[in-house]
Amino acid sequence: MANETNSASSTAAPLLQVRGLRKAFGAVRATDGVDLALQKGEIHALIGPNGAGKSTLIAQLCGELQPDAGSIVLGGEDVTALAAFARARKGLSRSFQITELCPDYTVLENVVLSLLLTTGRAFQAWSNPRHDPTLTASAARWLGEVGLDDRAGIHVRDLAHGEKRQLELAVALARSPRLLLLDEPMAGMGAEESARMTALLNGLKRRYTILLVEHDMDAVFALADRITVLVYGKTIFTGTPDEVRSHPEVRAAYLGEEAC
Ligand SMILES: Nc1ncnc2c1ncn2[C@@H]1O[C@H](COP(=O)(O)OP(=O)(O)OP(=O)(O)O)[C@@H](O)[C@H]1O
Repeated sequence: MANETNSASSTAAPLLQVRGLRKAFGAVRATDGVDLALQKGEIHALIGPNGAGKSTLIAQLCGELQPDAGSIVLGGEDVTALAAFARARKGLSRSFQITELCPDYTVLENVVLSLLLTTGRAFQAWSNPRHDPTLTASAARWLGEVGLDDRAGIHVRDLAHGEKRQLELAVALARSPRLLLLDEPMAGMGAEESARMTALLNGLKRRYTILLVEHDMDAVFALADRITVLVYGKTIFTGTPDEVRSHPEVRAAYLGEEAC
């Protein structure tokens, strides 16, 4: 299948430019020459069937996996050889790994911890973060952004699944990311929780640049400015939701008639 890019894509220098990214696991080419460009302020969804290479691509973008070949350029700087923590410092923030949350700390404390780690002050100040009014006020603002202001004092272990995901978003936002990698934010959610997360992400539109990997097609088509379709490790099409919906190869490869 041909690799295409629609004519609607901006001519401005992209915030993220991925070229020819490859990663093989033995004989499996998980990413097989992936090209991807994200414009500042867009929500760009990455979709594809199970095993298409989405998680492998995200892992390469955030530095958890070193690619076999290809390049990753963020804001004009080649970050391909940088370790994950160095990329995070440059504003590449991955979210939706529930393991990152501290279950025995409160909701507010988890965001305070994220702020401390971002500023490099963790070891000086973490002993009693409640007493730092600047940090707690800032953390409270991030909780407001994700609709968790009334849960600030609750321990994370007592949150519902959807609330944990909202908190993960607050933790990621507190790092002031230039590019937010959202890995299946709706995973494990019911319809109501998904709708709430979709509304939250919609509220971030234009203020953040987001790469969204998600199987929930209602959410993808509601949120994305552009969508890239990955099949067998290759990007087969990038376009607007309408263009993706009507693209015959995409329909055949992934969406199926019910999504179109
Ligand atoms: N660590 C690994 N070792 C061996 N094979 C792997 C490894 N990680 C991924 N793969 C293989 O690479 C291919 C791409 O997997 P990947 O998890 O990136 O796909 P995906 O699009 O994220 O799938 P899903 O939607 O099911 O999460 C699959 O064939 C998978 O089995």
